[in-house]
Amino acid sequence: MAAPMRGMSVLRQAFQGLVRPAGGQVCRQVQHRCYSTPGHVQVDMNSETGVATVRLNRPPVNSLNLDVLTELSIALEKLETDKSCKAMVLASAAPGIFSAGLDILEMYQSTPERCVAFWRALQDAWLNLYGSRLITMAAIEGHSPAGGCLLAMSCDYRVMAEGKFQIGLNETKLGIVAPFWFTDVMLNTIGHRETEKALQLGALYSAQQALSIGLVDKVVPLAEVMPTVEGELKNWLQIPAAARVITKTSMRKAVLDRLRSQKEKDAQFFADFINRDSVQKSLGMYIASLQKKKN
Ligand SMILES: CCCCCC/C=C/CC(=O)SCCNC(=O)CCNC(=O)[C@H](O)C(C)(C)COP(=O)(O)OP(=O)(O)OC[C@H]1O[C@@H](n2cnc3c(N)ncnc32)[C@H](O)[C@@H]1OP(=O)(O)O
Repeated sequence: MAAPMRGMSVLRQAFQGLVRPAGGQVCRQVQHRCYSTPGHVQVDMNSETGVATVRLNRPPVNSLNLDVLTELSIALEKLETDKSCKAMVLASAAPGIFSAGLDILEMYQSTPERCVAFWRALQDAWLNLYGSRLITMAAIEGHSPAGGCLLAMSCDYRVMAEGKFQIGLNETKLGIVAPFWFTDVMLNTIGHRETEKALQLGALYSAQQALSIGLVDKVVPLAEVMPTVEGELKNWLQIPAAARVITKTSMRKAVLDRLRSQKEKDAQFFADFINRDSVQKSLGMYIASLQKKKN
C-alpha cells in the first residue's frame, strides 16, 4: 500500500482539530463532513460512499497562490489518512473555471524567500495529489491552463465540459518553462510526441482536442460532468483497493521520486529562474495582456 505523504504535521493537526486554522471551520453532519478553511479549498466528505469532493474556491479564476496550495495540501493529507475515504473528486467552486494555474502575482516582483515558500507549497500539493492512494478524478467544469492542467493530469481520470473551455500547459507563452515534473506528468498522460508539441507550443486545447490526444478521458455537456464522474467512480470503486493502489504507486513512483530527491534544488532553481530580468519582463507583459483583454 502507498505510504501516507510525509511532512506538514502542524497542518495535519490543524485538520484533526488540535490546531484550528485562522477563520477555519470544521463541521460534522451525519453523512457529510465539511472541512472548510478560510474558503480557498472546500472539502465535502460523503461518509456513506467514502467519496470526498474537494473544490478550489478562489474566485474569480482559482489562481493558485501560497495560501490555496497550502490549504490544498492540508485537505489532501487529511483525506489520505482518513480510513473511510476511498476517492476524491477535484473540482471548482467558481463557475467557468477549473483553475487558471499558478498565481502569476506570486512570481512577479516577489522576494526570493517568498518564491521558495510558494514553490515548496506547490511541490507538496502535487506530491500529495499525484502520490495519493485514493482514486482521484478531476471534474473540469471550466478553463484549466498551466498549473490547472497539472492538477487535472495528476488525477487518475478526467472529465471535461465541452464548449469554449481550454486546457494545456501554456508556460512557453508566458516566457517560462514547464518544470521537469510537469513535463513528466504530461509524458505519462499523453506520451512523448504529443508532449513535445504541446510544451513547445504552449498549446491550449479545446475539450474535444484534449480528448483526441488523451489529455482528458471524457467530454460531456457542462451539467453532465459531475454525474459522469460519479458514474465512472462506481467502476473504479469496484476494483480491489490494494491491487489498484499498488499498481498506481508502481507506475508513478519514478516520477514522484525524481522530485522528492531534489525538492530544495528545484525550489532554489525556480526562485533564481523566475527572478531573472528577462523572465520578469515576460511575466510583466503577460499580466498586462490579461488586463488589456478586458478593455
Ligand atoms: C523552472 C521554473 C519555471 C517556472 C515555471 C512556472 C510554472 C507556471 C505554471 C503556471 O501555472 S503559470 C500561470 C499560467 N496561467 C495562465 O496563463 C492563465 C491566465 N489566465 C487566463 O488565460 C484567463 O484568466 C482564463 C483562465 C482563461 C479566464 O478568463 P476570464 O475571462 O474568465 O478571466 P480574466 O478576466 O482573464 O481574469 C480575471 C482576473 O484574474 C486574473 N488572472 C487570471 N489568471 C491569473 C493567474 N494565473 N494568476 C493571477 N491572476 C490571474 C486576471 O488578470 C483578471 O484580473 P483583474 O484584476 O480582474 O484584471
